[in-house]
Amino acid sequence: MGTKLKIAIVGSTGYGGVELIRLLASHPLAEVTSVTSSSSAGTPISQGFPHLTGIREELLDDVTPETIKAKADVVFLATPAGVASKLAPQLLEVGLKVIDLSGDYRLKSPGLYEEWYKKPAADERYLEQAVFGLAEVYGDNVRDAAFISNPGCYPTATLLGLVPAVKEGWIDPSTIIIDAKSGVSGAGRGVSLGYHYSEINENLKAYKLNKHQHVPEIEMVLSDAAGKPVVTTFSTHLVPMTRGIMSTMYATVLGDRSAQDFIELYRSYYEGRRFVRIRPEGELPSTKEVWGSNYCDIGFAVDKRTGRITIVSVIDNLVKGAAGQAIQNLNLMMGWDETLGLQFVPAYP
Ligand SMILES: NC(=O)C1=CN([C@@H]2O[C@H](COP(=O)(O)OP(=O)(O)OC[C@H]3O[C@@H](n4cnc5c(N)ncnc54)[C@H](OP(=O)(O)O)[C@@H]3O)[C@@H](O)[C@H]2O)C=CC1
Ligand SMILES: CC(=O)N[C@@H](CCC(=O)OP(=O)(O)O)C(=O)O
Repeated sequence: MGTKLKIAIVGSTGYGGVELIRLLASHPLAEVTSVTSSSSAGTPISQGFPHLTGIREELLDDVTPETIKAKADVVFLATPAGVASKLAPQLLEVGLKVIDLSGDYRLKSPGLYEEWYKKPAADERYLEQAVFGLAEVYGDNVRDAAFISNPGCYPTATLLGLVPAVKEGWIDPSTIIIDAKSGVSGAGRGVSLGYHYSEINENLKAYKLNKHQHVPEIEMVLSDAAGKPVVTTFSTHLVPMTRGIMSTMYATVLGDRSAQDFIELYRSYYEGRRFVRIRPEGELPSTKEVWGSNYCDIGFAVDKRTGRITIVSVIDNLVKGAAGQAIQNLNLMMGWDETLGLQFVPAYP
């Protein structure tokens, strides 16, 4: 116990934070030593989360940099947009390493953040320091970083499904359309009318069309992969399930390429990366096949008639889309095997 890396979680009473608690409970080299709350410090975490009874009974700490520094080496921020922009610099200044799960440090342009998030951007000096941790694409940058910005849930599923084809010039980036669907836990634990059971159950809703805050994040990485500016159509939908994201992506294929060609390209791009599984020809993944796990599963269908490819990519939004990828980034940051503490099988059915 004593030699493990000490971890603090800010936002531990939210869905991302409590998922970090669940996953870190079985990490061989890291342990959670402080769970904090800005609204209920001094009460036991198991009070709000009875599933933690007998596992984590300690009282929630205040969100104070000095208190956190006294107990931990690394801090995960699982807080709403607009919190890390102020808090992360204070935590870095006291010598903590920081992994931020929010969108506050993903976009390097403050103007772009303010346009899409409608909030004041973080200080540019810290924006420059934060490494964008899309682990299978930018993992080399994460090694030895002190400050990581974890990607969004939708961008993770979407970009893992698009980057190899865009990078190789096998699809025309100007034709990409992304049709994405998420379970309700993607919206966090806070309650509002739009997430009420009777509004969600037996319903399928499109939302934030052409306004979603993940549009510039997706375009940032696609532009990097294409080597030129890329703009995309990205449509999001709420599905009556708790966990899971499916991104279905359409694009025009450049050259004469079959689904099998794409499968081989992706298997080669992700070679050695345990958390991306490329499905064999004719097999498309579903969200239940990655539920509760850190996997991203990807399948392909090429339509010779239209010249278009359909790419289907699925993740669990709380694991690969949030807490799992954040721990994968912790592993990379520490120079450990990226799979440590994440080697569990999806819960099925
Ligand atoms: N849910 C998901 O699938 C994903 C979420 N994310 C991102 O991760 C972050 C957390 O999301 P999620 O867990 O769903 O959100 P939740 O709303 O479930 O939880 C957020 C937590 O942040 C804490 N908080 C709120 N304000 C402050 C503050 N001023 N200072 C410190 N803590 C504060 C609250 O706890 P308390 O009141 O106890 O302090 C709250 O429980 C968000 O930025 C989200 O966009 C990213 C990928 C996927
Ligand atoms: C279902 C649902 O509402 N999902 C949220 C995902 C929010 C999120 O994860 O936001 P950041 O990655 O920007 O922090 C949404 O669409 O806004």
